[in-house]
Amino acid sequence: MKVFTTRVIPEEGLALLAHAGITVTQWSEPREMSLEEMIAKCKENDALLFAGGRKIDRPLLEHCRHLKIISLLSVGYDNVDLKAATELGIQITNTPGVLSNATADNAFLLMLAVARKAFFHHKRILNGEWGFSSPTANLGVDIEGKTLGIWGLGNIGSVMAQRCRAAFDMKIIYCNRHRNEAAEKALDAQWVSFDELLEQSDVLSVHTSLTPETKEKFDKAAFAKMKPSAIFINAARGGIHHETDLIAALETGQIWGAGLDVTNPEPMHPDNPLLQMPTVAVLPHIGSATVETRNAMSRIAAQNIIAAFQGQPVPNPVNHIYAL
Ligand SMILES: NC(=O)C1=CN([C@@H]2O[C@H](COP(=O)(O)OP(=O)(O)OC[C@H]3O[C@@H](n4cnc5c(N)ncnc54)[C@H](OP(=O)(O)O)[C@@H]3O)[C@@H](O)[C@H]2O)C=CC1
Ligand SMILES: O=CC(=O)O
Repeated sequence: MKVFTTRVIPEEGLALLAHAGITVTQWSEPREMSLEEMIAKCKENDALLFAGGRKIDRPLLEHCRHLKIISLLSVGYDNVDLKAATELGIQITNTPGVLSNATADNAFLLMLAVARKAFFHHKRILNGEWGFSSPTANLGVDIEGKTLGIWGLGNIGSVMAQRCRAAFDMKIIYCNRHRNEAAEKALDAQWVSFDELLEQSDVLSVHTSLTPETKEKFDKAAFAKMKPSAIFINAARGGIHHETDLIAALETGQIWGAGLDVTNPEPMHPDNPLLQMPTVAVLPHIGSATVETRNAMSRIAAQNIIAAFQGQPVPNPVNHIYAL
C-alpha cells in the first residue's frame, strides 16, 4: 500500500506508517503543487495524507475514486467538498482533540498580545522607537475579571474558556447552536444568543468551524453591536470574519482591537492596514504548530490510514457531517 503526503509530516506519523509496511512518498518542495501534479500523485497512490495545499474539490476528487482514504492532518475540513467525497465513496478523516490545547494557547496569546499592544511595541523597538517613557504612555487594558464570549464552545473553545477562567477569573458566556451543559457546569458558562454575545463580550473569541452558516458572520452589522472596548479574536478560520468590515470597525473605533491567527486570504498581504494598527496582532495560522501537537496529529492521521487499509472502522470519520 502506498501513501502520498502533501507536505513533509512529523516523524512519529511516518514511523507508524512504516511499521505497518506502508510506503510513503512526501511532497518536499517549498511550493504548492499544481492540480496536474496533485492528480498524478493521487493516481500513483492508495491514500492521500493531506497536510496542506489546494482545495480538495469535486474536480480533484473525481480523480481520487480509487483512494482508500484522504486523511487530513487538521481538525478543520472546510477545504474538502465532503458531499462530493461521500457521493464518490471516498473516506475523509481528521485529527480532533489533540490540537485543542495548543490552538487555545495561541488564542490566549493573541488576547494578551492585543490587550498590551505587544506586537506594536516589539515593532517600535525594532524600528529604534523605544521612546520617552511616561505614566500615560504605552497603555494597554486589563483582562482580569472581564467577560469572555466564545463563539463555538467545542473542543478548542472550551480550553480557551478554561484558561481564561483559571488565569483571569473571567466571566464566560458562549453561543453555540446547541447548549453545552457539561461546559456550563465546569466553567459556570452562560448560553446566550449571538446578539447577546456581541453586546456583552469584552473579549470575543471565535472557535466555530467555517461553514456556509458561519461564513463572514462577523461583518459590519456584527461589529456595530460590539463594545467599543472589545477585543475580537479569530483562531478558527479567516473566512468567518469579513476583513474589510473588520478594518473599518477598528479604524472607526467600533471595536478596540483584534487578534488573528487566521486571515482571508492566507497569506495576508504585507500591505494590509491591519498590520499597522497598534491594537492588532496577526499570526500566520500557527494554532497547532508545536512539536508535541504536530507529532500527535501525525500519529492520528497515520492511524486513520492504517485502519482504512486494514478494513477497520476509521477512528475519525467526517463524511457524515455534510448531511447535518
Ligand atoms: N488556527 C488554527 O491553527 C486552528 C484552527 N482550527 C479551527 O477551529 C475549529 C474548531 O475546532 P474544534 O474546537 O476542534 O471543533 P468542535 O467541533 O469541537 O467545536 C466547534 C464548535 O462550534 C460550534 N458551532 C458550529 N457551527 C456553529 C454555528 N453556526 N453557530 C454557533 N456555533 C457553532 C459547535 O457547537 P454546535 O454544534 O452546538 O453549534 C461546536 O461547539 C475547526 O473547525 C478549525 O477550523 C482548529 C485547529 C487549529
Ligand atoms: O487549522 C488547523 C486545523 O487543524 O484545522
